[in-house]
Amino acid sequence: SQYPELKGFYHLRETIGSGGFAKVKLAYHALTGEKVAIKIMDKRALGDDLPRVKTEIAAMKELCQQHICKLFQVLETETRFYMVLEYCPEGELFDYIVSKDRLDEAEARIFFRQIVSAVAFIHYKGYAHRDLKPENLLLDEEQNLKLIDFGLCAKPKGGMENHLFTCCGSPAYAAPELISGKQYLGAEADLWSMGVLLYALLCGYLPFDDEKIPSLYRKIQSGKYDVPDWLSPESSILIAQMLQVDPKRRISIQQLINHPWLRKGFNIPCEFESKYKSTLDEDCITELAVHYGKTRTEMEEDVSKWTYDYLTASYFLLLEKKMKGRPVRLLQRP
Ligand SMILES: COc1cccc(Nc2ncc(-c3ccc(C(=O)NCC(=O)Nc4ccccc4)cc3)c(OCC3CCNCC3)n2)c1
Repeated sequence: SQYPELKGFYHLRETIGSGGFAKVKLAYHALTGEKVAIKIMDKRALGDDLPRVKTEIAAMKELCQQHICKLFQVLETETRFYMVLEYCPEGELFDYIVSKDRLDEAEARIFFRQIVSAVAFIHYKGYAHRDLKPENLLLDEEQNLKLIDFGLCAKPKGGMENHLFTCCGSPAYAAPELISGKQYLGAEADLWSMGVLLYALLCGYLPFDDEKIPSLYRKIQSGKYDVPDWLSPESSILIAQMLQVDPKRRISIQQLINHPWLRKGFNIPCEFESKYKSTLDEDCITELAVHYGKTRTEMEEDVSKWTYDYLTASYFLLLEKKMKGRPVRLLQRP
């Protein structure tokens, strides 16, 4: 087969996405039968962008949070990287907004709280995403949002080289300071992109749009956008606080978490701590120990190494099965 390293471990199905140097295929994890997304990257096509994959993998191992798409396994061969990732069965938020034309405030608030939770967690861990847009927000089977970074754009938070031109995707969500080539802080640029996202959720179209890139840039740098009459005063105020051209006047993530618009109907700030437990799940360990003919203690030691090999993937996917109320069973038993 074309991907011999996956044989026996994953059953590959159709391609569900392809970007510059990455192709994503739907697959089944053989031992649990759970669906996964496998991102396949060709080392030659990556060229000197290879270090970005290492950064991405290191970031994903740290970014275990309920609204960030999970990494289960990493495989490296001479010519390829494979990342086995959480599959989101309901697809992109982008398609959901298009299907509904636009969302009402209550539904937009539920989604936006989940976006803020994911971004606050990434910033708390010292990263910035830098490519926040509805195509990078996927829906799981409970209509919860999972943030992904399809284009390898996430970077440590400090000022970074302006890579937008190498990064894929339209600049419609990019902050003014980012597109004017100035030094900028990734975290501040993320807040602007979230403002564009919230506008897209509530309006069903973009605040700054134009077929020609130069006039799109002028609109973004003007910071002027249309406020449709269906937007409530509170929504327009929050959007205005995020779409501040001057990054120093822009709302911060700490202020956003506690913002009255986000608290409406919830009365609690956005929680962004990870809901993943640090202790190992006994049922999953037992099932794995039986399968591999090891004692529970041996299996706990092996899983605790978090080598992101097939065992790590099998543990995480068994845990997913349990969290979804499915039997904690591996499909093949000795
Ligand atoms: C219903 O049919 C459908 C229809 C469409 C999709 C699905 N499902 C479905 N599930 C899972 C994926 C996926 C997950 C993670 C990554 C990734 O690259 N992670 C790396 C990552 O997230 N780093 C990172 C995150 C946060 C901070 C720092 C680093 C890549 C792809 C997917 O892809 C399809 C593409 C298509 C083009 N637009 C983007 C999604 N699609 C299902």
